[in-house]
Amino acid sequence: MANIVKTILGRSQVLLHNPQFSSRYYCAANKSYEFIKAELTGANKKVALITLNRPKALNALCNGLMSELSNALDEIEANKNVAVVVITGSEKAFAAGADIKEMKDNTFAQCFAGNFLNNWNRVARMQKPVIAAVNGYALGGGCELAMMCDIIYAGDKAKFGQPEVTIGTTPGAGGSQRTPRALGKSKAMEMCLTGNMIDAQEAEKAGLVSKVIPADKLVEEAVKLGDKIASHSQLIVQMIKEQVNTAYETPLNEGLKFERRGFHASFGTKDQKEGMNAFTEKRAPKFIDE
Ligand SMILES: CCC/C=C/C(=O)SCCNC(=O)CCNC(=O)[C@H](O)C(C)(C)COP(=O)([O-])OP(=O)([O-])OC[C@H]1O[C@@H](n2cnc3c(N)ncnc32)[C@H](O)[C@@H]1OP(=O)([O-])[O-]
Repeated sequence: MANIVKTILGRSQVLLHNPQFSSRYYCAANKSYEFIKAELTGANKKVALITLNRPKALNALCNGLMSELSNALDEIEANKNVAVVVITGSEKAFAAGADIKEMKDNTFAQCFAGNFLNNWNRVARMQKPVIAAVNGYALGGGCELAMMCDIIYAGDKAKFGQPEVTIGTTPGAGGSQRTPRALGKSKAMEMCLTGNMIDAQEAEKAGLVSKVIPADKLVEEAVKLGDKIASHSQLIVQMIKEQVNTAYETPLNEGLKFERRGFHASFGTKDQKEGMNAFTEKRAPKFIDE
């Protein structure tokens, strides 16, 4: 009989672990996770930690893994008890890219008709904040997946790269678009045109990652960051995430207008009243995400 070992996603969505299947994780919807692990963690169990779990292939992002990740994120998005997501891999690899062995014989017609990569941007579409905790290799699709997240923390041995050019293809999940925004044109061009990797320290200096942390403390620190974000009003947090993302999509004056409207709208929330009253009453706020 399956034992409940970790609670994820609250109420009806309880993550079960069946000892008969050592690396398989189950949730109540009977979805089996073969390529990822998911658990609720953090001080108040408001942080969903997703671990990419294909160690023999350095977490190469096969279709099965990406589809499990997308399903798990759908559940997390719908669960009011979860405030923040942390995505991590192993100490050796966050993810060494899309699965080359799986896709190598694809034809253009198959890619086009099957809308290959259609579900890859689920991470970028999350309303809840997503933190990437990157140890080891984040290459190709792995680097792209990290860049879809809102904040990247890197272990001190992490390496980032877009090596698609070395295997006769191009970035396909944002590598050529997000690296220039994150690193500037020259460094992005160098990475994408040579396939050379940059290390964690260089990535931090260039602004791709916000903090470099000793590898064995990385996930703990990312979860602490998640806890800090989860301590605020989730309604307001998600509005701010939308505002910051708007900076990438619009000219400055449009972005500023969007931000101003968000600020105005915050005065229609109970959490704004609570936050400002708590400040004047010199007490900690109790947010209700409304
Ligand atoms: C999505 C949009 C577009 C994106 C495109 C891409 O991402 S293109 C991809 C861009 N990424 C790249 O081009 C990076 C490709 N990877 C590498 O260059 C090297 O693996 C390494 C430098 C990361 C580590 O070297 P190392 O000597 O420490 O380790 P090792 O090499 O011995 O690997 C261990 C096992 O993992 C396997 N495996 C690893 N990666 C993949 C993969 N992507 N796929 C499948 N399998 C992969 C590897 O075959 C081996 O399995 P085996 O043979 O034992 O059954």
